[in-house]
Amino acid sequence: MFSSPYMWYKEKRRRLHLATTEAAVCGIEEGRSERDREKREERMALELLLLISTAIIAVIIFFAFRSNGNGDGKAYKLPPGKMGLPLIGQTIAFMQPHSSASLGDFVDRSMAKYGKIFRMNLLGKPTIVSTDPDFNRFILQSEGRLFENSCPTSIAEIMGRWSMLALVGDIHRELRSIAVNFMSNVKLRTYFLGDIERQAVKILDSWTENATFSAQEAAKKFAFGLMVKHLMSMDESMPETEQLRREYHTFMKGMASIPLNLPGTAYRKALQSRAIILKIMGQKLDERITKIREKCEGLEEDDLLASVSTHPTLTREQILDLILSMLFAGHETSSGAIALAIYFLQACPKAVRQLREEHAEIARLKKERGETALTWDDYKKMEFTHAVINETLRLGNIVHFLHRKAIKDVQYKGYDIPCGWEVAILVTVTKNSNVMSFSGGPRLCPGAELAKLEMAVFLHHLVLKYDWELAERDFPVSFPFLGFPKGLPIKVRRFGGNQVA
Ligand code: HEM
Repeated sequence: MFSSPYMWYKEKRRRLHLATTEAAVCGIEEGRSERDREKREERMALELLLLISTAIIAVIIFFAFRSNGNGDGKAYKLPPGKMGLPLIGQTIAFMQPHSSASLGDFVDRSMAKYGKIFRMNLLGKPTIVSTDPDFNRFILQSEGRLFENSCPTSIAEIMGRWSMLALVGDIHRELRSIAVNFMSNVKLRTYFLGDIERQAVKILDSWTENATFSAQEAAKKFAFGLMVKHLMSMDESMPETEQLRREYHTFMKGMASIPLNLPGTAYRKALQSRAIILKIMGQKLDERITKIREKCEGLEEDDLLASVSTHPTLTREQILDLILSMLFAGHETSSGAIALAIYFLQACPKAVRQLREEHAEIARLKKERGETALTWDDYKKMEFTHAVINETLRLGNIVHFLHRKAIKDVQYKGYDIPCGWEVAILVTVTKNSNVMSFSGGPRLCPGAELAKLEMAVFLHHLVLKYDWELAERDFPVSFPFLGFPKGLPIKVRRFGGNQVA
């Protein structure tokens, strides 16, 4: 058949080539139709997805429209504004961090467009934003009658469902009376004052001259130390105090994050930290209960945990949530206020001089009387200091806004606030900010006097011991909590080598 082995080899290669080519062509054809099918399926899936998403969006818009207050047949005259995207609305724009001395771009723009009262969608809920001081006061005074406290679900989840900051009604009143009693004027004089001074001196004496350090951290350490001491008799010598501080730090990061309970998120970590914090507090509570049962001597009767551990109606869960909310409320705010005072004063040498004169005079008179520790009378004499504190609170805007909810249809200045709508009160805007920095009405901050006492005593020792300056430019920022992006780095110089303890 073949004239030579070479011809046989050539023919075999030709056939092989043909076969491969045919197979390849068929393969391509098959592959092509396979891909076409896949593409068709992809297209169908995409169309289906589009259809479902459109349906979902339509449902959301429908419900959002209904919840605008028009769905129940009533014709409300709502304040002007836009509801924005479904679910998130304008939350991101509203929550943008901004200088604490301002209201933020979003609110400024909305006010310019709509006036002092406008509507928006905040955290997925129809919300009236009030930047009207009279309306703000009216809302706060009407707590329980027309409006009531409304805590975002994510904050309530992290702070605990029994947190005072989230509660309303009888249980809130009961817990609040415990807080008010814990920080009564008598307790401030007899119990807090001495300790505040000891802790302030300790922190200030630890400052190293010419070194750069975070004034915000120092203020936090001071306020945290004070709170854990008075809430649970914990101090720095105890290993669990450091653990509590670490966990609290993670807890706070989660409070300020997007509330996504997914692995690795700051929110999930905060919930885990909350569990550890409650465990530590729970152990402290058990210690109190055992001591009370065994009628031990030396029971720290004045710490809050001991005084509530025998409460006839409070559950364990309620006690622990109370202690956690007190730690949060009493530590973040007053440390922010002290950091703000340090910040504002460094820019105003005249005020520092006047402060120093006031405190040097108090210290001189004490020396003459042979006294060392500050007394309540000394505190009352700090007139200029009180003006500095009030101005710091007015300018600093520690708490930017408060959440409330209308529990009845309310009319105000020709507008309707439908029952069930949220209200965001911007406490930052007010005619007399000193009152509004601590809120107003039945939920007025029960720690206001304690915070002022902490600030006054800290300032007394600060101005007598140090001059200070910013080591780097920094400024106070709002949202979600007040803070200095760089931690307020300062450098200190011992004032005239003079130490007044
Ligand atoms: C400069 C420091 C402080 C500022 C600016 C401040 C401000 C506020 C504000 C605006 C509220 C919200 C009230 C409302 O919802 O209407 C509040 C509540 C509260 N604050 Fe303060 N606070 C400060 C210090 C403290 C301190 C030192 C404590 C001590 C533990 C404390 C304990 C509380 C508690 C327990 C509540 C909840 C009151 C309630 O729900 O009835 N605060 N504070």
